[in-house]
Amino acid sequence: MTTYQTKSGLSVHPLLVDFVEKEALAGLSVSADQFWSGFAALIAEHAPTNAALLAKRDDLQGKVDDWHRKYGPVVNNPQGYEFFLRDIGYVVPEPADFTIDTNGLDPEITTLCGPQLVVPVSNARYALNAANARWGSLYDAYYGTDVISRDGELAPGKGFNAARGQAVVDKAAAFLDETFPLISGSHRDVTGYHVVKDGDIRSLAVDTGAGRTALKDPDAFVGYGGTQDAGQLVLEHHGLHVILVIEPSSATGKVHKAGLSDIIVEAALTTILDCEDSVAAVDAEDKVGVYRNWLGLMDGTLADTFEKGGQQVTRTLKPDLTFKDVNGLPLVLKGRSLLLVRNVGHLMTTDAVLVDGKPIGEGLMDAAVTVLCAMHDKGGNSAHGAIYIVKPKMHGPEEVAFACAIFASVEKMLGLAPLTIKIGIMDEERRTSANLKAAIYEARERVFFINTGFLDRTGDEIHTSMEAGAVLRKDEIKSERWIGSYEDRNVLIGLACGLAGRAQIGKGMWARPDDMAAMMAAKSGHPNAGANTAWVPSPTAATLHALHYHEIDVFEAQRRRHNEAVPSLDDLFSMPVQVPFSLSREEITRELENNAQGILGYVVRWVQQGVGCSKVPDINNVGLMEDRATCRISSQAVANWLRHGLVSRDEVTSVFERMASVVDAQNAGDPIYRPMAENFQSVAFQAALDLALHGADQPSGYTEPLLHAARRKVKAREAAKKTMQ
Ligand SMILES: CC(=O)SCCNC(=O)CCNC(=O)[C@H](O)C(C)(C)COP(=O)(O)OP(=O)(O)OC[C@H]1O[C@@H](n2cnc3c(N)ncnc32)[C@H](O)[C@@H]1OP(=O)(O)O
Ligand SMILES: O=CC(=O)O
Ligand SMILES: [Mg+2]
Repeated sequence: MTTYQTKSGLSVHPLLVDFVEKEALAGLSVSADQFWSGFAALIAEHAPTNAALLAKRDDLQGKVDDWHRKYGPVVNNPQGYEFFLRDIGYVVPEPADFTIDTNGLDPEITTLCGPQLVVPVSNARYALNAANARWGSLYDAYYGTDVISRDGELAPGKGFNAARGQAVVDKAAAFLDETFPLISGSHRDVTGYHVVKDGDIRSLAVDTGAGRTALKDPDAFVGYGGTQDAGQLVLEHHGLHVILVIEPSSATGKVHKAGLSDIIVEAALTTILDCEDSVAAVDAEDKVGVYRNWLGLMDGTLADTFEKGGQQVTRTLKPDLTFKDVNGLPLVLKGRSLLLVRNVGHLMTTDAVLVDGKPIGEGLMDAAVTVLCAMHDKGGNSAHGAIYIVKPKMHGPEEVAFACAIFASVEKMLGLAPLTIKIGIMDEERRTSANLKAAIYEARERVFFINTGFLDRTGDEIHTSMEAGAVLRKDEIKSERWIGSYEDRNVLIGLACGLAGRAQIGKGMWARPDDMAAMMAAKSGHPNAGANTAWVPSPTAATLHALHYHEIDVFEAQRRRHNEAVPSLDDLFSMPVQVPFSLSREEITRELENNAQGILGYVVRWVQQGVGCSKVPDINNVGLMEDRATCRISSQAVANWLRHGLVSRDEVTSVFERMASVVDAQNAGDPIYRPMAENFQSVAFQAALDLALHGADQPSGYTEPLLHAARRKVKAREAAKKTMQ
C-alpha cells in the first residue's frame, strides 16, 4: 500500500513529492509550500470546469448521434446538419477578424521554417537524440535510406558499397547545385573550396577543373571553422544553415576531389517532447519518469548510457556550434533543437495526486509540473524565456480558453510573468476544426502554433459520425473531401489570423518511418501549402525533410495563399461514410485483419512493456509508426463496422485471435515478449479486443482509458510477483 503524503490538503504520491521537492524545485526560488498550496488552488479552481467541459463533450456527442439516427448521413440533409450543429452550440459564432498578438517567441517559431521532430519523452536515449537532431548528416541520410535506390549495384549490403557512396555524393552535389548554385560549373566537379580574404572580409572561392568560380549568391557563405585540412564552411539559405565538412584525410573525404567528407544540414528546428500519445505513463512512477527526463533536458543534465554496436555509449546534449563569420567574428549556431513539450489533454485523470480520495485531472498536473521543470531553462533552450506547451485533443474554443486559463494560473502560482507559457493548439478534434478561428482567438496572446494532427482528427471524424453509417476503409477515409477541407482551412484560417511570421502553421506526422523516398515525394506538399513546419518521426526524416524548406520558400507560399477564400464548412462536414456500401466480403475481411494486426501489434507492447510508440508492420509488411492516435483510428474503424453490422462480434474476435499469432511471430525475437495466441484471456489481448468491441462507447473514441486500465493491471501483477519473491 502506498502511503500518500498530505500537502496543502492534497494527497500526493511519495514519488511525486520527492521528485518535486528534491529535484524540480532545487535551485528555484519557489518553495515547496508555495508549490503545493498553489497546486491545490489550481485544482480547486479548474477541476469543476474540466468536469463540465467533458460533460459537454458527451452531451453534444449524444445529440449528434440522435440526429444521425433520425436523418442518416449528412448528405441526406447538409443544410439541416449545419443548422443543427449551430443550434446545439457545436458550431459557435466566429469572432470578427483579428491578428494574434503573441510576444517573446524564438525565431525557430516565427521566422525560420523547417521540420518538427516528435519523440516520446519517456525514452531518454531517443529524447537526447531528438534534442541533438538540430543537425543531421545528409550523406548518412542518403546512404541509409531508400531515397537512393537499394537495387542492383546500389544495394547497401554489408560494409561500405562504393557505388552507393558515389550515388550519395552525386545526389548531395545536386542538392548543393540547386540550393547554392555556382556562377559556373557544378559542385560535383569542385576540386577545392577556399576561404579567401579581401581586406577584412572573407568569401568563398571555388575551384573546378574549368578554373576558379564562386557562389552565385556570395552572401550565402556566412562562416567557417577549422583549417584547410580539416575545416567547415557554413552556408545559409532560407535562414537554414548547411555545413560543408572538408576533411581530405577521412574515408569519404579521400575519394572527393575537394576533400568534402560530409554535408551537415540544419534539420529539426523544433522538437516536441511528448508526454501524450507516444508514451505509456499510467501512474505516479511513470509520470515522474517522464517529468525527470523533461527536467534533465531543461537544465541540460540529461544523460543516458546504453549499448550500441557492442560498445557502451553515453549520450548527452550537444553544445552550440562555434565558427567565425565573414568578418572573422564569432558565429554561434544553436547546437540543439528548440524544445517544446506536449502535455496530455483534458480527459484523463491521475492518481499521483488525490483530492478527497479521487484522482485529479492529469492535464492540470502536467501543466504545473512541466512548467516547473521548464523554469530550469536558463536560455539554453528559449532565448526569450518562453515555455512552449503543445496542448492536444481540445474540443473547440471553450477548451482552448480553458487551457489558457490553466496556464495563467500556473504562471501566477510559480511567480512567472503573465504569458510566459505559450500554447500550441493541435487542430485534431472535429469541433476545433469547425471553430478554428474562434479557438485561435481564445489563445491569441499565447498561441505559437496551430497544427493539423490528422491522425487523431481521423479518429474523431469516425467517432463523431459513428451513427451516420459505415465508414470507408482507413486509407480511403484519408483521401476524402473532408480532409482536404480540414487541411486547407487550417492554413487559410491561420494566415487570416496573422500567423505568418508570428507563429507556426504546422502539418502532421509522416507515419511510415522507413519509407523516406515516399516521404520526400509527399512532404514537399506541406511547405508548398504554406505550412512552416511539419512533423517527422525520426532525426533522419528531419534531415531529409529539411531539404524541402530549401526547395520551397514558405513565406512566399503563404503570400500566394493569403487571399484564398477559406472553404466553407460543407466539405469539412462531408463525412467519409459509404453511401451506398460497396465492399466485397474479401475486402471487408482484409481491412478487418489489417486493423486487428495494427491494434494488437501496438497494444501488446504498450500493455506488456509500457512502450507508447512502436513501429508495427501492417498487413503488407510495411512498418508503420503506431501511437495512440493511429490506434484510435483502427479501433474506431472496427467499432463502426460492428455498429453497422458489416462484421459481427464473433468475426471480430476470431480475426483478432488469428492475428494474434501473426503479431506473436513478428515479436519472436523479443525475449521479454509474452505471446498472445497462447492465452486469449491475457490482459494485452483483451485490451486490444476491447478497443474494437467497445470502441464506440469510449469517450470521443479515445484509447487511453482502456490502455491505462490494462497497463495498470499488468504493473500491479508484476509488483505483486516481486513482493512474493
Ligand atoms: C499522431 C501523433 O501523435 S505522432 C507523434 C507521436 N509519435 C512519435 O513521437 C514518433 C516518434 N518516433 C518513434 O518513436 C520511433 O521512430 C518509432 C517508434 C516510430 C520507430 O522506432 P525504432 O523502431 O526504434 O526506430 P529505428 O530502429 O528505425 O531507429 C532507431 C534509432 O533512431 C533514433 N530515433 C528513432 N526515432 C527517433 C525520434 N523520434 N527521436 C530521436 N531519435 C529517434 C533512435 O535514437 C535510434 O538511434 P540510436 O540507436 O542512435 O539511439
Ligand atoms: O497528434 C497528432 C495526430 O495526428 O493525432
Ligand atoms: Mg494527436
